[in-house]
Amino acid sequence: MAVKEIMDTLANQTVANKKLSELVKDIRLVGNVLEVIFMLPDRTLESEIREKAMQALKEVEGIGEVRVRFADMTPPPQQSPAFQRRRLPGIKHLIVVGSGKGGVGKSTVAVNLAVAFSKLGYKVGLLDADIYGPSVPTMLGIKNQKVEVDAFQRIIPIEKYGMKVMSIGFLLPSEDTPLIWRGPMLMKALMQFLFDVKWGSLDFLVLDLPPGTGDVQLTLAQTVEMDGAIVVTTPQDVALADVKKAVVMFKEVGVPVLGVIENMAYFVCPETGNKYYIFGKGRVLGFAQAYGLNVLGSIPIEPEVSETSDTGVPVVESYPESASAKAFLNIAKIISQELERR
Ligand SMILES: Nc1ncnc2c1ncn2[C@@H]1O[C@H](COP(=O)(O)OP(=O)(O)OP(=O)(O)O)[C@@H](O)[C@H]1O
Repeated sequence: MAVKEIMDTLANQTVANKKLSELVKDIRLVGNVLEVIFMLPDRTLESEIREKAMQALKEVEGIGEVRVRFADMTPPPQQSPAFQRRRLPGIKHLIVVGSGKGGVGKSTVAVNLAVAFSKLGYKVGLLDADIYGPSVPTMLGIKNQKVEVDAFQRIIPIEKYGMKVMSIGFLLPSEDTPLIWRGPMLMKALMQFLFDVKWGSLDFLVLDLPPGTGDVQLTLAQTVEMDGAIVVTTPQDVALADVKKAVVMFKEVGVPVLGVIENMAYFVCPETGNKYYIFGKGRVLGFAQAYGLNVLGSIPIEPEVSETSDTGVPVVESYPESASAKAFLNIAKIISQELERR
């Protein structure tokens, strides 16, 4: 189908006295998947534009799937002088990995993505900002390590799998020591992890956030300039309900959401090779489409993923031929291409 046909179809639809064709910023067609990016004059019109466009365009012959996205035209939230966002010096791309719910595999994704970036030849740092449940040291097999400071009192990160790694776990006397700090102390520690660690120059710094939409996420987003957020979810309704909140939070604080990663998407029976969508099929895609987001990839449930998290050799490193490792590498490529394009 021709672009003219698409534009004519959109010209027949109006929202707030404007033809939809006048709001089109970009059109991309890959195979039979059509992606239309609209300028959004007013946030309250988002769902009306999406519904009308999707309804009309799916009638056009040759289009298999319609994705509607919006160019973010809203100015970043007003920042008080106390919350001026700072860019981390020497860091090309700072990306955060978040989730709405706990236990959906956020840390697993953060760790494997970081290793995947490193395998692609990038200089990578990984900051475990999940201060109440730091699992990065275990997942990388460095849980008994302690960090040292240099002559200028700058923390020297631990090096593993070619990455620089920092976690609150390196400061606790033992794995079983709970962190009994109040909010302001926590935030001070996190700021130190960002600004007083000798990260050097990095292509990617990956931040594993705590789950949910709490103080840590908000304060970080208000203090540090972030280049993109990735939201991890499983296909269950309970996880999807909360992931919406995470997406809305990132949008509200002006952090671009790079996309959603579907974890525990399916299981392949080793005996028969049959694929089972244990937590449901297509739900994450449906959610992403409704919010104008990309699904960056789907990670299967694989025993190797959890086994290697426990043994400290992430699946991308230990089983590079597994479906999950390949999915992580592919997602890392997609993200790097997207960020390099900007
Ligand atoms: N695709 C997968 N296949 C098999 N096991 C997985 C997969 N993803 C995660 N797991 C396992 O699920 C458990 C939870 O994962 P993880 O700790 O990464 O979740 P989280 O969202 O970071 O949790 P928290 O909210 O506690 O920070 C771990 O044991 C991990 O090994």
